[in-house]
Amino acid sequence: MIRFESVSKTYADGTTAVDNLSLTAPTGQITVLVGPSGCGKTTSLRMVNRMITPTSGRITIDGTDTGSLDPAQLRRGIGYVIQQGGLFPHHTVERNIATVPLLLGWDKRRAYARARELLETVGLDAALASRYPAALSGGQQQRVGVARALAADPPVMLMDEPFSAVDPVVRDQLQDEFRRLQAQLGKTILFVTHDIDEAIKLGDQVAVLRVGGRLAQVAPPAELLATPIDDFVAGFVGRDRGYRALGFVAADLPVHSEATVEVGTPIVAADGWVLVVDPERRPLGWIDGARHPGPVTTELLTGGTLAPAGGSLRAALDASLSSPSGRGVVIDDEGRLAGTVTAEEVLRALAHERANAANAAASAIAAASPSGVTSPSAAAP
Ligand SMILES: Nc1ncnc2c1ncn2[C@@H]1O[C@H](COP(=O)(O)OP(=O)(O)OP(=O)(O)O)[C@@H](O)[C@H]1O
Repeated sequence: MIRFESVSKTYADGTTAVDNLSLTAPTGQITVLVGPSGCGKTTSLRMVNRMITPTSGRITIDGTDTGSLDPAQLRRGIGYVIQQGGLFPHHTVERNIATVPLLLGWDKRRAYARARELLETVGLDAALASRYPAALSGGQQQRVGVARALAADPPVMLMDEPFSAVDPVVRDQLQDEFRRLQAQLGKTILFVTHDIDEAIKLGDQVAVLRVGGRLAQVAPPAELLATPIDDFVAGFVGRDRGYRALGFVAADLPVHSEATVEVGTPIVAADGWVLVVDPERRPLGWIDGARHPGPVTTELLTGGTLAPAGGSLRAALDASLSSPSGRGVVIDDEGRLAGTVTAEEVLRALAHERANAANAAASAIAAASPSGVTSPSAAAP
Protein backbone atom coordinates (compact mmCIF):
# COMPACT_ATOMS: atom_id res chain seq x y z
CA MET A 1 0.00 0.00 0.00
CA ILE A 2 1.27 3.47 -0.91
CA ARG A 3 0.10 6.29 1.34
CA PHE A 4 0.44 10.01 0.77
CA GLU A 5 0.06 11.73 4.12
CA SER A 6 -0.58 15.50 3.74
CA VAL A 7 2.08 15.71 1.03
CA SER A 8 2.91 19.07 -0.56
CA LYS A 9 5.50 20.13 -3.09
CA THR A 10 6.46 23.72 -3.78
CA TYR A 11 9.23 24.16 -6.35
CA ALA A 12 12.09 26.65 -5.86
CA ASP A 13 10.33 29.24 -8.04
CA GLY A 14 7.32 29.20 -5.69
CA THR A 15 5.04 26.99 -7.85
CA THR A 16 2.92 24.74 -5.65
CA ALA A 17 2.57 21.60 -7.73
CA VAL A 18 0.99 19.40 -5.04
CA ASP A 19 -1.02 20.79 -2.17
CA ASN A 20 -1.70 18.74 0.96
CA LEU A 21 -2.35 15.46 -0.84
CA SER A 22 -3.64 12.57 1.27
CA LEU A 23 -4.34 9.43 -0.69
CA THR A 24 -4.01 5.68 -0.29
CA ALA A 25 -3.17 3.37 -3.20
CA PRO A 26 -4.26 -0.08 -1.98
CA THR A 27 -2.07 -3.16 -2.37
CA GLY A 28 -2.64 -5.14 -5.55
CA GLN A 29 -4.79 -2.46 -7.19
CA ILE A 30 -4.42 0.21 -9.84
CA THR A 31 -4.87 3.76 -8.58
CA VAL A 32 -5.02 6.29 -11.39
CA LEU A 33 -4.09 9.93 -10.93
CA VAL A 34 -5.91 11.99 -13.52
CA GLY A 35 -6.44 15.69 -14.09
CA PRO A 36 -5.73 18.60 -16.41
CA SER A 37 -2.24 19.50 -17.54
CA GLY A 38 -0.10 20.91 -14.74
CA CYS A 39 -2.22 19.58 -11.87
CA GLY A 40 0.74 17.83 -10.26
CA LYS A 41 0.30 14.23 -11.42
CA THR A 42 3.92 13.63 -12.42
CA THR A 43 5.22 15.48 -9.38
CA SER A 44 3.08 13.24 -7.13
CA LEU A 45 4.32 10.09 -8.84
CA ARG A 46 7.98 11.08 -8.71
CA MET A 47 7.77 11.85 -5.03
CA VAL A 48 7.02 8.17 -4.41
CA ASN A 49 10.40 7.02 -5.74
CA ARG A 50 12.08 10.18 -4.45
CA MET A 51 13.06 11.57 -7.82
CA ILE A 52 11.39 14.62 -6.26
CA THR A 53 11.50 15.38 -2.53
CA PRO A 54 8.27 16.51 -0.88
CA THR A 55 8.33 19.93 0.76
CA SER A 56 6.17 18.59 3.58
CA GLY A 57 4.23 15.49 4.55
CA ARG A 58 5.38 11.93 4.02
CA ILE A 59 4.86 8.96 1.73
CA THR A 60 4.91 5.42 3.06
CA ILE A 61 5.05 2.10 1.24
CA ASP A 62 3.65 -0.73 3.35
CA GLY A 63 4.13 1.44 6.40
CA THR A 64 7.78 2.38 5.74
CA ASP A 65 8.51 6.08 5.30
CA THR A 66 10.17 6.34 1.88
CA GLY A 67 12.13 9.32 3.21
CA SER A 68 13.99 6.96 5.55
CA LEU A 69 15.28 4.73 2.71
CA ASP A 70 18.30 5.09 0.45
CA PRO A 71 16.81 6.48 -2.81
CA ALA A 72 18.74 4.11 -5.12
CA GLN A 73 17.65 1.08 -3.11
CA LEU A 74 14.08 2.38 -2.96
CA ARG A 75 13.97 2.75 -6.76
CA ARG A 76 15.20 -0.78 -7.40
CA GLY A 77 12.13 -2.05 -5.60
CA ILE A 78 9.76 0.08 -7.68
CA GLY A 79 9.01 -0.50 -11.36
CA TYR A 80 8.89 2.76 -13.29
CA VAL A 81 7.39 3.14 -16.77
CA ILE A 82 7.30 6.39 -18.72
CA GLN A 83 6.13 7.57 -22.12
CA GLN A 84 7.80 5.79 -25.07
CA GLY A 85 9.22 3.29 -22.63
CA GLY A 86 12.15 5.56 -21.71
CA LEU A 87 14.49 2.92 -23.13
CA PHE A 88 18.27 3.29 -23.39
CA PRO A 89 18.81 3.72 -27.15
CA HIS A 90 22.34 2.26 -27.13
CA HIS A 91 21.26 -0.96 -25.39
CA THR A 92 19.51 -3.93 -26.97
CA VAL A 93 15.98 -4.81 -25.93
CA GLU A 94 17.12 -7.66 -23.66
CA ARG A 95 19.81 -5.49 -22.07
CA ASN A 96 17.21 -2.79 -21.46
CA ILE A 97 14.87 -5.25 -19.77
CA ALA A 98 17.71 -6.73 -17.72
CA THR A 99 18.75 -3.32 -16.36
CA VAL A 100 17.41 -3.65 -12.83
CA PRO A 101 18.22 -7.36 -12.34
CA LEU A 102 21.84 -6.58 -13.35
CA LEU A 103 21.91 -3.65 -10.92
CA LEU A 104 20.63 -6.02 -8.26
CA GLY A 105 23.63 -8.27 -8.94
CA TRP A 106 21.97 -11.08 -10.90
CA ASP A 107 24.43 -12.86 -13.18
CA LYS A 108 24.08 -11.97 -16.84
CA ARG A 109 22.71 -15.35 -17.87
CA ARG A 110 19.86 -15.24 -15.38
CA ALA A 111 19.08 -11.58 -16.10
CA TYR A 112 18.89 -12.21 -19.87
CA ALA A 113 16.81 -15.35 -19.40
CA ARG A 114 14.41 -13.26 -17.32
CA ALA A 115 14.36 -10.62 -20.09
CA ARG A 116 13.34 -13.20 -22.68
CA GLU A 117 10.66 -14.62 -20.40
CA LEU A 118 9.26 -11.10 -19.95
CA LEU A 119 9.25 -10.45 -23.69
CA GLU A 120 6.78 -13.30 -23.94
CA THR A 121 4.78 -12.01 -20.95
CA VAL A 122 4.23 -8.65 -22.66
CA GLY A 123 3.36 -10.31 -25.98
CA LEU A 124 6.56 -9.68 -27.94
CA ASP A 125 8.47 -12.07 -30.17
CA ALA A 126 11.71 -13.40 -28.67
CA ALA A 127 13.43 -12.43 -31.94
CA LEU A 128 13.21 -8.78 -30.87
CA ALA A 129 15.58 -9.40 -27.93
CA SER A 130 18.71 -8.39 -29.83
CA ARG A 131 17.24 -5.32 -31.57
CA TYR A 132 17.86 -1.74 -30.52
CA PRO A 133 14.87 0.41 -29.47
CA ALA A 134 15.03 2.53 -32.64
CA ALA A 135 14.13 -0.60 -34.64
CA LEU A 136 10.86 -1.09 -32.72
CA SER A 137 7.42 0.44 -33.23
CA GLY A 138 6.01 2.79 -30.59
CA GLY A 139 3.75 0.05 -29.24
CA GLN A 140 6.63 -2.43 -29.06
CA GLN A 141 8.79 0.11 -27.21
CA GLN A 142 5.97 0.64 -24.74
CA ARG A 143 5.74 -3.11 -24.13
CA VAL A 144 9.49 -3.32 -23.59
CA GLY A 145 9.14 -0.43 -21.11
CA VAL A 146 6.56 -2.45 -19.17
CA ALA A 147 8.75 -5.58 -19.34
CA ARG A 148 11.71 -3.62 -18.00
CA ALA A 149 9.65 -2.29 -15.10
CA LEU A 150 8.53 -5.84 -14.27
CA ALA A 151 12.00 -7.38 -14.49
CA ALA A 152 12.85 -7.59 -10.81
CA ASP A 153 9.24 -8.40 -9.95
CA PRO A 154 8.73 -5.27 -7.86
CA PRO A 155 5.53 -5.16 -5.78
CA VAL A 156 5.02 -1.49 -6.68
CA MET A 157 4.86 0.08 -10.15
CA LEU A 158 4.74 3.75 -11.08
CA MET A 159 3.46 4.42 -14.59
CA ASP A 160 3.55 7.92 -16.08
CA GLU A 161 1.41 8.24 -19.23
CA PRO A 162 2.85 4.91 -20.42
CA PHE A 163 0.49 4.51 -23.37
CA SER A 164 0.07 8.07 -24.56
CA ALA A 165 2.70 8.10 -27.31
CA VAL A 166 0.96 5.48 -29.48
CA ASP A 167 -2.02 5.68 -31.80
CA PRO A 168 -5.51 5.04 -30.39
CA VAL A 169 -5.82 1.49 -31.73
CA VAL A 170 -2.47 0.32 -30.35
CA ARG A 171 -3.23 2.17 -27.16
CA ASP A 172 -6.48 0.30 -26.72
CA GLN A 173 -4.65 -2.99 -27.28
CA LEU A 174 -1.93 -2.10 -24.79
CA GLN A 175 -4.55 -1.15 -22.20
CA ASP A 176 -6.36 -4.48 -22.66
CA GLU A 177 -3.11 -6.43 -22.38
CA PHE A 178 -2.09 -4.42 -19.36
CA ARG A 179 -5.38 -5.24 -17.65
CA ARG A 180 -4.93 -8.94 -18.35
CA LEU A 181 -1.36 -8.81 -17.07
CA GLN A 182 -2.35 -7.02 -13.90
CA ALA A 183 -5.10 -9.59 -13.27
CA GLN A 184 -2.30 -12.20 -13.08
CA LEU A 185 0.35 -10.11 -11.34
CA GLY A 186 -1.65 -8.07 -8.83
CA LYS A 187 0.91 -5.26 -8.48
CA THR A 188 0.29 -2.11 -6.47
CA ILE A 189 0.18 0.45 -9.26
CA LEU A 190 0.07 4.23 -9.33
CA PHE A 191 -0.78 5.24 -12.89
CA VAL A 192 -0.77 8.79 -14.25
CA THR A 193 -2.81 9.89 -17.25
CA HIS A 194 -4.55 13.02 -18.48
CA ASP A 195 -7.09 10.83 -20.31
CA ILE A 196 -10.24 10.21 -18.25
CA ASP A 197 -11.31 7.31 -20.47
CA GLU A 198 -8.02 5.54 -19.82
CA ALA A 199 -8.43 6.26 -16.09
CA ILE A 200 -11.92 4.78 -16.06
CA LYS A 201 -10.89 1.75 -18.07
CA LEU A 202 -7.82 0.87 -16.03
CA GLY A 203 -8.36 2.19 -12.52
CA ASP A 204 -9.66 0.22 -9.56
CA GLN A 205 -9.87 3.69 -8.11
CA VAL A 206 -9.43 7.06 -9.78
CA ALA A 207 -8.09 10.17 -8.08
CA VAL A 208 -9.01 13.42 -9.86
CA LEU A 209 -6.66 16.33 -9.18
CA ARG A 210 -7.31 20.04 -9.74
CA VAL A 211 -4.70 22.49 -10.99
CA GLY A 212 -2.72 23.53 -7.93
CA GLY A 213 -2.31 19.88 -6.99
CA ARG A 214 -5.38 19.50 -4.83
CA LEU A 215 -7.34 16.27 -4.71
CA ALA A 216 -10.88 16.79 -5.97
CA GLN A 217 -12.28 13.25 -5.60
CA VAL A 218 -11.08 9.71 -5.27
CA ALA A 219 -13.50 6.90 -6.05
CA PRO A 220 -13.93 3.70 -8.04
CA PRO A 221 -14.70 4.55 -11.69
CA ALA A 222 -18.38 3.63 -11.52
CA GLU A 223 -18.87 5.91 -8.53
CA LEU A 224 -16.98 8.74 -10.19
CA LEU A 225 -19.27 8.50 -13.21
CA ALA A 226 -22.43 8.17 -11.14
CA THR A 227 -21.72 10.78 -8.45
CA PRO A 228 -19.03 13.32 -9.33
CA ILE A 229 -18.51 15.47 -6.28
CA ASP A 230 -18.77 18.86 -8.01
CA ASP A 231 -18.93 20.65 -11.36
CA PHE A 232 -15.19 20.40 -11.92
CA VAL A 233 -15.19 16.60 -11.62
CA ALA A 234 -18.45 16.30 -13.60
CA GLY A 235 -16.92 18.46 -16.34
CA PHE A 236 -13.69 16.50 -16.32
CA VAL A 237 -15.43 13.13 -16.36
CA GLY A 238 -17.21 14.46 -19.42
CA ARG A 239 -20.32 13.83 -21.41
CA ASP A 240 -22.22 10.56 -21.67
CA ARG A 241 -21.21 9.64 -18.15
CA GLY A 242 -24.61 8.07 -17.44
CA TYR A 243 -24.20 5.84 -20.47
CA ARG A 244 -20.55 5.09 -19.69
CA ALA A 245 -21.51 4.11 -16.13
CA LEU A 246 -23.52 1.23 -17.64
CA GLY A 247 -20.15 -0.31 -18.48
CA PHE A 248 -19.85 -1.20 -14.79
CA VAL A 249 -23.26 -2.82 -14.43
CA ALA A 250 -23.15 -6.53 -15.18
CA ALA A 251 -25.95 -7.72 -17.41
CA ASP A 252 -27.67 -10.92 -16.50
CA LEU A 253 -30.00 -10.70 -19.43
CA PRO A 254 -32.20 -13.45 -20.78
CA VAL A 255 -31.66 -13.66 -24.53
CA HIS A 256 -34.02 -14.67 -27.33
CA SER A 257 -33.19 -17.37 -29.77
CA GLU A 258 -32.64 -15.88 -33.21
CA ALA A 259 -33.36 -17.41 -36.59
CA THR A 260 -30.17 -17.59 -38.65
CA VAL A 261 -28.99 -18.39 -42.15
CA GLU A 262 -25.59 -19.19 -43.60
CA VAL A 263 -23.87 -17.59 -46.56
CA GLY A 264 -25.24 -18.96 -49.84
CA THR A 265 -28.67 -19.71 -48.40
CA PRO A 266 -31.60 -17.96 -50.09
CA ILE A 267 -33.86 -15.82 -47.90
CA VAL A 268 -37.28 -14.38 -48.65
CA ALA A 269 -38.32 -10.73 -48.40
CA ALA A 270 -40.87 -11.50 -45.70
CA ASP A 271 -38.08 -12.53 -43.33
CA GLY A 272 -36.96 -8.87 -42.85
CA TRP A 273 -33.60 -8.60 -41.10
CA VAL A 274 -31.96 -12.00 -40.79
CA LEU A 275 -28.79 -12.84 -38.88
CA VAL A 276 -26.11 -14.56 -40.92
CA VAL A 277 -23.74 -16.95 -39.15
CA ASP A 278 -20.82 -19.13 -40.20
CA PRO A 279 -20.97 -22.94 -39.86
CA GLU A 280 -19.69 -22.59 -36.26
CA ARG A 281 -22.63 -20.24 -35.51
CA ARG A 282 -20.37 -17.21 -35.21
CA PRO A 283 -22.29 -14.08 -36.28
CA LEU A 284 -21.16 -12.52 -39.57
CA GLY A 285 -23.74 -9.73 -39.90
CA TRP A 286 -27.33 -8.95 -40.80
CA ILE A 287 -29.05 -8.98 -44.17
CA ASP A 288 -32.32 -7.29 -45.07
CA GLY A 289 -34.46 -9.86 -46.85
CA ALA A 290 -36.80 -7.11 -48.09
CA ARG A 291 -33.97 -5.45 -50.03
CA HIS A 292 -31.83 -8.42 -50.90
CA PRO A 293 -33.97 -11.46 -51.48
CA GLY A 294 -32.13 -14.47 -52.77
CA PRO A 295 -28.88 -16.13 -51.69
CA VAL A 296 -26.89 -14.39 -48.96
CA THR A 297 -23.50 -13.02 -49.93
CA THR A 298 -21.03 -11.56 -47.45
CA GLU A 299 -20.83 -8.24 -49.37
CA LEU A 300 -24.45 -7.48 -48.44
CA LEU A 301 -24.04 -7.87 -44.70
CA THR A 302 -24.40 -5.06 -42.16
CA GLY A 303 -22.97 -5.50 -38.68
CA GLY A 304 -23.46 -4.17 -35.19
CA THR A 305 -21.34 -4.51 -32.08
CA LEU A 306 -21.36 -7.86 -30.29
CA ALA A 307 -22.09 -8.16 -26.57
CA PRO A 308 -20.44 -10.91 -24.53
CA ALA A 309 -22.89 -13.02 -22.51
CA GLY A 310 -22.69 -11.88 -18.88
CA GLY A 311 -20.93 -8.64 -19.97
CA SER A 312 -22.04 -5.13 -19.10
CA LEU A 313 -25.37 -3.46 -19.75
CA ARG A 314 -23.46 -0.90 -21.81
CA ALA A 315 -22.19 -3.59 -24.18
CA ALA A 316 -25.67 -5.09 -24.46
CA LEU A 317 -27.30 -1.69 -25.04
CA ASP A 318 -24.67 -0.76 -27.60
CA ALA A 319 -25.17 -4.06 -29.41
CA SER A 320 -28.91 -3.47 -29.68
CA LEU A 321 -28.57 0.20 -30.68
CA SER A 322 -25.96 -0.57 -33.33
CA SER A 323 -27.80 -3.54 -34.76
CA PRO A 324 -29.72 -2.74 -37.96
CA SER A 325 -32.52 -5.04 -36.78
CA GLY A 326 -32.68 -3.47 -33.30
CA ARG A 327 -31.83 -6.91 -31.90
CA GLY A 328 -28.40 -6.89 -30.27
CA VAL A 329 -26.27 -9.97 -30.79
CA VAL A 330 -24.99 -11.69 -27.65
CA ILE A 331 -22.11 -14.16 -28.02
CA ASP A 332 -20.60 -16.80 -25.76
CA ASP A 333 -16.91 -17.23 -24.80
CA GLU A 334 -16.18 -18.95 -28.13
CA GLY A 335 -17.75 -16.10 -30.11
CA ARG A 336 -20.81 -18.19 -31.02
CA LEU A 337 -24.32 -16.81 -31.07
CA ALA A 338 -25.98 -17.00 -27.65
CA GLY A 339 -29.10 -15.06 -28.69
CA THR A 340 -30.32 -11.50 -29.13
CA VAL A 341 -31.62 -8.76 -26.88
CA THR A 342 -33.45 -5.47 -27.55
CA ALA A 343 -32.71 -2.01 -26.12
CA GLU A 344 -36.07 -2.05 -24.28
CA GLU A 345 -35.05 -5.27 -22.53
CA VAL A 346 -31.68 -3.80 -21.54
CA LEU A 347 -33.41 -0.73 -20.08
CA ARG A 348 -35.86 -2.95 -18.19
CA ALA A 349 -32.89 -4.89 -16.77
CA LEU A 350 -31.33 -1.57 -15.74
CA ALA A 351 -34.52 -0.50 -13.93
CA HIS A 352 -34.51 -3.88 -12.18
CA GLU A 353 -30.84 -3.47 -11.16
CA ARG A 354 -31.55 -0.02 -9.77
CA ALA A 355 -34.54 -1.26 -7.75
CA ASN A 356 -32.37 -4.09 -6.36
CA ALA A 357 -29.60 -1.65 -5.44
CA ALA A 358 -32.10 0.67 -3.71
CA ASN A 359 -33.58 -2.28 -1.78
CA ALA A 360 -30.10 -3.49 -0.77
CA ALA A 361 -29.19 0.02 0.46
CA ALA A 362 -32.43 0.27 2.46
CA SER A 363 -31.79 -3.18 4.02
CA ALA A 364 -28.22 -2.19 4.90
CA ILE A 365 -29.47 0.96 6.63
CA ALA A 366 -32.13 -1.02 8.49
CA ALA A 367 -29.55 -3.63 9.57
CA ALA A 368 -27.17 -0.94 10.83
CA SER A 369 -29.90 0.64 12.93
CA PRO A 370 -30.21 -0.94 16.40
CA SER A 371 -33.89 -0.12 16.54
CA GLY A 372 -34.47 -1.08 12.95
CA VAL A 373 -35.45 2.53 12.20
CA THR A 374 -34.33 3.46 8.71
CA SER A 375 -33.21 7.05 9.23
CA PRO A 376 -30.01 8.17 7.49
CA SER A 377 -28.44 9.24 10.80
CA ALA A 378 -29.02 5.78 12.24
CA ALA A 379 -26.83 4.37 9.46
CA ALA A 380 -23.90 6.62 10.23
CA PRO A 381 -20.91 4.77 11.71
N1 LIG B 1 11.11 21.69 -11.76
C1 LIG B 1 10.05 22.50 -11.70
N2 LIG B 1 10.18 23.78 -11.30
C2 LIG B 1 9.10 24.60 -11.22
N3 LIG B 1 7.84 24.21 -11.51
C3 LIG B 1 7.66 22.97 -11.91
C4 LIG B 1 8.73 22.03 -12.03
N4 LIG B 1 8.24 20.84 -12.46
C5 LIG B 1 6.90 21.03 -12.60
N5 LIG B 1 6.56 22.29 -12.27
C6 LIG B 1 5.23 22.87 -12.26
O1 LIG B 1 4.44 22.16 -11.32
C7 LIG B 1 3.11 22.00 -11.79
C8 LIG B 1 2.77 20.53 -11.83
O2 LIG B 1 3.59 19.90 -12.81
P1 LIG B 1 3.46 18.34 -13.14
O3 LIG B 1 4.43 18.02 -14.21
O4 LIG B 1 3.55 17.57 -11.88
O5 LIG B 1 1.96 18.30 -13.68
P2 LIG B 1 1.22 17.18 -14.54
O6 LIG B 1 -0.17 17.13 -13.98
O7 LIG B 1 2.00 15.93 -14.55
O8 LIG B 1 1.19 17.87 -15.96
P3 LIG B 1 1.08 17.22 -17.46
O9 LIG B 1 -0.22 16.48 -17.54
O10 LIG B 1 1.09 18.45 -18.32
O11 LIG B 1 2.29 16.36 -17.63
C9 LIG B 1 3.05 22.70 -13.14
O12 LIG B 1 2.58 24.01 -12.94
C10 LIG B 1 4.51 22.73 -13.58
O13 LIG B 1 4.76 23.81 -14.43
